[in-house]
Amino acid sequence: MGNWELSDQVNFRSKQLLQGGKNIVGLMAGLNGDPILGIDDKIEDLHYKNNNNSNEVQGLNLTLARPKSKAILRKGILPFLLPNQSDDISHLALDIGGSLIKLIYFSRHEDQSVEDKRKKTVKERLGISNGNRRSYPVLGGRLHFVKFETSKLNECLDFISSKQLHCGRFDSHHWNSETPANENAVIKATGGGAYKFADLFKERLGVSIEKEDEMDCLVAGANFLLKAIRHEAFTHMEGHKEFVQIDHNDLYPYLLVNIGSGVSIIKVDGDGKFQRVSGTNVGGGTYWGLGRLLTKCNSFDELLELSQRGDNGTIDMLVGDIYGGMDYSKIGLSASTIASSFGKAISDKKELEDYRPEDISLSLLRMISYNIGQISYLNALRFGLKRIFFGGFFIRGHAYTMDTISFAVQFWSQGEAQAMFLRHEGYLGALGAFMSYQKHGLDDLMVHHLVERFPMGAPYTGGRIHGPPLGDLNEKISWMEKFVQKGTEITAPVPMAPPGTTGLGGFEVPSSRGATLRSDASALNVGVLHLVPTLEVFPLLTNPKMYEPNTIDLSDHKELEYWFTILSEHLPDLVDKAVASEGGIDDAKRRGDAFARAFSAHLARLMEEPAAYGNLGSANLSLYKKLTFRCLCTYNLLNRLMEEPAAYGKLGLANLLELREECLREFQFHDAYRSIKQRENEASLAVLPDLLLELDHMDEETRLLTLIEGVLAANIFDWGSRACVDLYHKGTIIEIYRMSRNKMQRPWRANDFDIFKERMLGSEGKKPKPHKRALLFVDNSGADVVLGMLPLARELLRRGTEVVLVANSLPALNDVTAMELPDIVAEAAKHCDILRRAAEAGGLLVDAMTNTLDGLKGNSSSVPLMVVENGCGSPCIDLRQVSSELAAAAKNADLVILEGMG
Ligand SMILES: Nc1ncnc2c1ncn2[C@@H]1O[C@H](COP(=O)(O)OP(=O)(O)O)[C@@H](O)[C@H]1O
Ligand SMILES: CC(C)(COP(=O)(O)O)[C@@H](O)C(=O)NCCC(=O)O
Ligand SMILES: [Mn+2]
Repeated sequence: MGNWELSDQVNFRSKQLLQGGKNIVGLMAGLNGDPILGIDDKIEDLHYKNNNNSNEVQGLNLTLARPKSKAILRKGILPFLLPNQSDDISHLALDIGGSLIKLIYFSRHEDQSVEDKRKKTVKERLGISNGNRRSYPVLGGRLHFVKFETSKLNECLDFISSKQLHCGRFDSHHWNSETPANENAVIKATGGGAYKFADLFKERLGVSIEKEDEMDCLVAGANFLLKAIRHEAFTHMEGHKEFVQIDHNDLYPYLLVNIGSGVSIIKVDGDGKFQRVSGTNVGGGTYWGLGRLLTKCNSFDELLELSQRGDNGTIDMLVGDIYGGMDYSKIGLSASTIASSFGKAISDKKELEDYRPEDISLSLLRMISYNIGQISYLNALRFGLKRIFFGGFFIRGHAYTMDTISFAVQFWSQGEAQAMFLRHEGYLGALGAFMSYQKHGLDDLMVHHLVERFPMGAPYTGGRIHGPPLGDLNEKISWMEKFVQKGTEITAPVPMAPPGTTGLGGFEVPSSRGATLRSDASALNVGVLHLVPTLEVFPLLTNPKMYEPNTIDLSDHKELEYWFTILSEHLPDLVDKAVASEGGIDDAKRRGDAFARAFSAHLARLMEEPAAYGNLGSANLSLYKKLTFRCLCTYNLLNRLMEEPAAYGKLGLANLLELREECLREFQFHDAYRSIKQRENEASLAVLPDLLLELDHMDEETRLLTLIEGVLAANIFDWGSRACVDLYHKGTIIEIYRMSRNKMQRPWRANDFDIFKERMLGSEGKKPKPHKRALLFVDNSGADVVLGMLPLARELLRRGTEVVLVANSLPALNDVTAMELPDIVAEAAKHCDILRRAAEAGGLLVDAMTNTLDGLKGNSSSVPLMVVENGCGSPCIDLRQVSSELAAAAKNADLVILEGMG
């Protein structure tokens, strides 16, 4: 037990920091960024030292439940981690516009990767220079996107304050949450409000606003998004959304049209190279302001919702109204084209009350969207630009708005120019402000460093803030419980009906199949962005640009139906397993319930509008076998989906499966299949010696074929697979395995065994050189890895090939993880000299085998067997985003064996 007293020189930046009181769970860092106390440190006692004549606290006494020698206390200003923060939140930037405040903040995960001795040895063997995080300019963590109405600035300030977002900081060189904030803390902000509200920020939060130019920020944000986020941009024509893959080398020049309160039109020629070429005062503020006056609506969303039931023909003067129902075809105008917005109101003897608010809203929306589209086109024409990207929250992911703008651009340019929209539409300025903290940090990030995730609340709120921020797990669960009713609301379909065009120059009114607008459609297009600077593109991909991890397109309704049914049906079973994995206690049941609600909400939301989740690619065939689950029906939802046109873009199963794993993790189910995996590993390890004996009695050629058949056979041991579960009732693992192996007779669908055999064994008496290094991607636990892949690894090792076993970083279904694998190998090595020597040479046995290894140390002539993590936490691997360890290991590999993992 140690007892320290901090120096009197310790300062506290904000009185709010003290509110943590005894509940403070950790002090993160000292002056030099050295950790002082971790969140795991138990505070036995704490009290503040006050200056007699002021309330200002000057120091504190701490008693910690750990030895003094472990900690160094330094003088410094200590950023606190309050109990309601689950993360160490490090930074924040704002865009305070005429209508909305956009806030982006970064939270850093505690680094959970355990650098044990084993992992270090493997890294050394692979020649990875201590994969040091500090060599990356940006720390891993998450970017969150939040918005508030500017008129409710106080809510925003409360949010910042409750999450203590203004405490972490960048220093001049590093993005470093461990650097203490100083008394002159600054927040980067852009937009007019950065000027208007600077004093208020100083007063309320004690921070200064560092102003960043709005246009600079818009451009920086747009460039970043277009380069770093996969499928950021999409087209939207006649109700059909399609993601566009932007070629980074062919991005400039383009026209950026930001539709906020007003509209800025910017020609972008490169990073930081741009010119604001035009603008218009008829923008989002105009629609919302004028719309409110004319319809008495209380919110923007209400106004937009009204438009969906509107018929603008009652107010707008159409060409047909002027031409007696006829087209004016000579100049290309159909009778239904709007000749004059609101034009009918001049001749009618009607007052405002005589018009339906629905019609007024639609008329206004069309007038403004069309006008902006037209001005944008004219500017594109002026500078010969073909691509126009639209941003700003006026768009709000609203199908009809986008269709109208697209139509205008298409119509006036006669198809020459194209309107594109951005998923993070409203956050361009805020992102730019965020990036301005450090010019060589965020903007160096590339697509493969970013992983997009949709947190549990997304289907309900679309990422909007309702009430105080959710802090701990318990709050999350309560929130799920509270919102369970809301869950039914989200199944209401979003009106996405394509407006039919009527020949030249006009639309019909949007058909109104749904009456309500989802709480916030646009925000759901924005997940939380995980920054993972250690991820890399797998270096052996021949053509990363062409690589597509998903193999089946779910826009095929049959596929879609199949997968949604499977996932919904499996949910109760998964919850049972998850709860059991945590000992079945009440707390686990409650979490299980909340997980089920959250994931069902995601499923329901996805079925409504798959494209809401951005690009979800397509599904994966190998998962058919993986997910043959029990029945429970969600046909009502499916039926609705079947009714909707395939206008929602693509939907991918791999991403959906990952979302499910993430959702489990969110409710702290870190490994639902833990005990199942253990049981199967043990059962398989028990029969491994028999199998190895059998193999060793075969001649080389038979053995090689048997090994490959064995890999195929063992891959059926796949949890969740109905067939697999049934099999378990029919015999022991080794019996099932042998039986399955016998069924794996050639010819196979892909049947290149002879080529492989020749490469391995040679022909006409010539012995080929063994492979230098083989990467073996392993799948599942139990028989799959132990009876399938390990014997194959052993065969390669026997031939003098280095073997790297590649496994998942995080648990997903019953997939073995890189953390679990060394123990399995160690156990297997007890029965096999080849594996033992190789595992020892590879540094895998450092602590697992110390007893059995006595006397066997130091056989340096063995080729090593190693384990690396793949960087993935999903049942399907995406080779565009793998761990840096795997990327390093791949560089010397001349054989890659992929088994399972999609
Ligand atoms: N919830 C909302 N409240 C107010 N306006 C909204 C909302 N959602 C979308 N909008 C539209 O977005 C516009 C603001 O867009 P934004 O890009 O944030 O501009 P600004 O920077 O001027 O605030 C509003 O004028 C309105 O047309
Ligand atoms: C003044 C502004 C840059 C402010 O940005 P906003 O808050 O609208 O996002 C913008 O409203 C604008 O470009 N207005 C159009 C002014 C014009 O060029 O006519
Ligand atoms: Mn703005």
